[in-house]
Amino acid sequence: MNPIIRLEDIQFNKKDSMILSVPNLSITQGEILGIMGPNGAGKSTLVRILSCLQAPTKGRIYYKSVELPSSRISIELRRRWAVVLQQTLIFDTTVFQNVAAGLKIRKVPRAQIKEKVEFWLDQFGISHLAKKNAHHLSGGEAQRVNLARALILEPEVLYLDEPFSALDFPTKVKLLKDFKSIIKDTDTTTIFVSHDLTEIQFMTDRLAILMNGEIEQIGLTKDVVNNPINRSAPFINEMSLHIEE
Ligand SMILES: Nc1ncnc2c1ncn2[C@@H]1O[C@H](COP(=O)(O)OP(=O)(O)OP(=O)(O)O)[C@@H](O)[C@H]1O
Repeated sequence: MNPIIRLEDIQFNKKDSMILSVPNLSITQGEILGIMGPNGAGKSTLVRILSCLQAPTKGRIYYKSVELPSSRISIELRRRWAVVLQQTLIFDTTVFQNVAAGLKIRKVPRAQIKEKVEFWLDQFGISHLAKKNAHHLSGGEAQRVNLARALILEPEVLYLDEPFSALDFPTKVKLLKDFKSIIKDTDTTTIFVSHDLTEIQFMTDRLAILMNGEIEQIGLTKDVVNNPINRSAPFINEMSLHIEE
């Protein structure tokens, strides 16, 4: 099967230092790929390059076998993916209007917006909050709004950069379960950056360990976690220790 996204000879340098070097990375339609690594390893840079928020210094990105231009990605193409970050970007209006925002920009008819917003509020268990001002939500509720707002756009690819890290454990567990079943049901290709091994093991099909700007190891999540190699071994062991403590 052709990958939905493929990186070839990607490098990102700043001044004379190499921030990221990825000779090859393919992501398959519908998979959830986890990215883990120490602080400063280049995870966010990789996500920014994959989602075309950052142009690489060199290299090529293919989306469904078509090479993306190095600058000026069309709006139509950008609209095929969505990015969710740790900080929730909530507008000072109701939950309903927050979730509807992207559809309004796309000039979707009102009746359809209503139907879709109601569906996604229900999916994320926040229908009862529809009329509430989104600035008055808890962190977990706000992150549900953020995710509903991304998924309502039916993105082909979803980029998540530590979206759950600010949530307490019970809130996180409930949201992870709901969220995983939604992205599997919708077959949304997902790239998921996290520092949390529990999140990664629960959510992802494959895992890439990024160290000093390079992919040290990539494979099925359970294989990477159970058999870390070279420089990823001390990192994974340290992350596992945190869980057992
Ligand atoms: N535009 C830039 N200019 C200069 N340095 C940069 C730039 N973008 C990233 N860096 C540097 O590249 C390295 C990787 O940054 P990045 O944010 O991708 O790491 P990360 O793995 O996401 O880290 P963290 O886990 O702390 O969020 C860091 O040392 C950062 O300071």
